[in-house]
Amino acid sequence: MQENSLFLNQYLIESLLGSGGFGSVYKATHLTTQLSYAIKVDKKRKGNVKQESAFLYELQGGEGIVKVYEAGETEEFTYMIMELLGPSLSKIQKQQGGKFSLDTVIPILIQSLYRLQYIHSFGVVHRDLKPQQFLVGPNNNLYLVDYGLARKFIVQGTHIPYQSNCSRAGNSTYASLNNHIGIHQTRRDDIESLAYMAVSLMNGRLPWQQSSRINSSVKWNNVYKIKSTINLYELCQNCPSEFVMFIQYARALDFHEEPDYEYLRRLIKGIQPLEGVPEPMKKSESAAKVTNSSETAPESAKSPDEPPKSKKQVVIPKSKSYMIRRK
Ligand SMILES: Nc1ncnc2c1ncn2[C@@H]1O[C@H](COP(=O)(O)OP(=O)(O)OP(=O)(O)O)[C@@H](O)[C@H]1O
Repeated sequence: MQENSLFLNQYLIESLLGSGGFGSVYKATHLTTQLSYAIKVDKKRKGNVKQESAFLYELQGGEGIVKVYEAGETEEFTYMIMELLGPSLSKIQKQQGGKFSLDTVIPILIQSLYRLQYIHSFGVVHRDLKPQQFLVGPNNNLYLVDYGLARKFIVQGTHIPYQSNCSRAGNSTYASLNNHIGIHQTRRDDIESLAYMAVSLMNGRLPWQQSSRINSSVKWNNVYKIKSTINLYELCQNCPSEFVMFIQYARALDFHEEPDYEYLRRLIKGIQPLEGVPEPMKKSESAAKVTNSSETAPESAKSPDEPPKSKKQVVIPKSKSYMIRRK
């Protein structure tokens, strides 16, 4: 769509907010009300935006779920008119020199776990988590967007059966190991992707990150080689040891298993400040401030303070030198 063109005779297209594999998102103003909106269009009419709006209609009303006002089709596009949100974590991260402090990452992870718990409670897995999909919205809340690759893992009340030989979906950088090897994605894969996101928010990048934008099979294979063999302490350098536990926990989840979101939130909340982060730098990140609120959690999230299932408990060797903490 062209800037300054009219969409549906009602919305003035102002600028492109972002585009990706499934569509383009524009900032637009409604001519009568002068209110701003985000409009996602799927030019090729592959049906992704239509499917995404169906997922979003189901998820409406949840904290951190973008409001959808209208979805439909024109001769050229399938479209969805949404609430206009702020910048993505990846954009803020770039603006701030490429890395977030622990003070910023902790509330991001806690809120992200609530988002995943919420969408999973509707039987939906996102399957394409990355910092670009988390947008800052009203009250500094984190919104999880882009359900173009989302799928149901509960169908007619039953968890889908284990399935291998599936095509890989999402992005190779944050993909779970099981996604790499073609196992159908379920809740555990979103959790593993979030764990890799935690490391990349802290360190600015992941060791297997490739500059090529092409999502080729060679790229997926190269990423897998590193991801599946790297020592987790090496991967989580400069991060708290809890990040290692987070990844280990995610990788140990079973195909059908419901993640213990509350255990993960407690793990993250329990992180002590890392040594050597200057206070002024932390304060300068206020633009990326995401509230660490005990926002409304779904009932199922409010589980008692039970320990994680014992088989999942991970013992981290205490001698690792980079587990630096403020005394
Ligand atoms: N409601 C919104 N308000 C403001 N910006 C938005 C909104 N929705 C999406 N965007 C912006 O547009 C970008 C692309 O949106 P989205 O991820 O939904 O499209 P996509 O084509 O599926 O992208 P990709 O293929 O990269 O995942 C987002 O990263 C974000 O910057």
